[in-house]
Amino acid sequence: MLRIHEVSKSYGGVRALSGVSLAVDPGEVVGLLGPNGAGKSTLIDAVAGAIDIDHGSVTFDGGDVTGVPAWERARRGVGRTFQRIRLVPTLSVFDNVAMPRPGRARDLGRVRAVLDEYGLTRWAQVMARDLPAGVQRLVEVARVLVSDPKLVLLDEPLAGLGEHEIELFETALHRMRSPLRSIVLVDHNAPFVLSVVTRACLMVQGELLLDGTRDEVRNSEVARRSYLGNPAEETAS
Ligand SMILES: Nc1ncnc2c1ncn2[C@@H]1O[C@H](COP(=O)(O)OP(=O)(O)OP(=O)(O)O)[C@@H](O)[C@H]1O
Repeated sequence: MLRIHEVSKSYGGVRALSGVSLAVDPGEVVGLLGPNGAGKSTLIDAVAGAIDIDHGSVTFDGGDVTGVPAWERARRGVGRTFQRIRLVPTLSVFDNVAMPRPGRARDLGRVRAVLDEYGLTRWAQVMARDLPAGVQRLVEVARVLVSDPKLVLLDEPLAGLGEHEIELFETALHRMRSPLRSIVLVDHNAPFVLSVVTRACLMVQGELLLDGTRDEVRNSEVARRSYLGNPAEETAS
């Protein structure tokens, strides 16, 4: 579904991505972990077409999309959410989800179905700015899923959510899983990420250092040292 090959991106002197390669198959949920500034959001931007990369290529659904604009990637089936929620605050939940997309006919029946599926029907007429943070996140997810994307990129979806809201998000994540869809999840809540993904990657300073099963990442020395911490040491100190 997605093949990132040797992608590099620098901002001035900062090397945000350094020869990153990653392939994601249909049905996979891949977690991207790493400390602040590791390059996770930059990688999401590179796949969504929000930035131009310096080197490398991105292939999606069998076609090379390097250099293809973001709206065209979205039309072909790349959906994403943003670190900062981007709803129109003065529009209702329904209207936010029903917002027209390039190259797609508005299908209000589909909007209703998605709102229903994600437990948002009772919020449909509420203005986005009046929603709790957790519901805003779900609306963002619904807005992405209404066009039935083949690839969903979730950039820090748990930021600012409470425990109950995280549970709601987890339910939504299970719903959006499908054998035909790939999901890439970036978040700092490593225990959550490692509990829901089928595979996890660790990025540090623009490089992808690890790509493995959840247990491989949990038990890896490099992950503990650079990001996850060592529970034994923490308990001892
Ligand atoms: N638009 C930009 N202009 C300049 N530097 C940038 C820009 N975007 C990202 N960077 C830099 O690139 C590096 C990678 O940033 P990125 O946001 O991708 O990391 P991240 O892993 O998503 O971090 P976080 O977990 O804090 O969101 C950082 O050093 C960041 O300061």
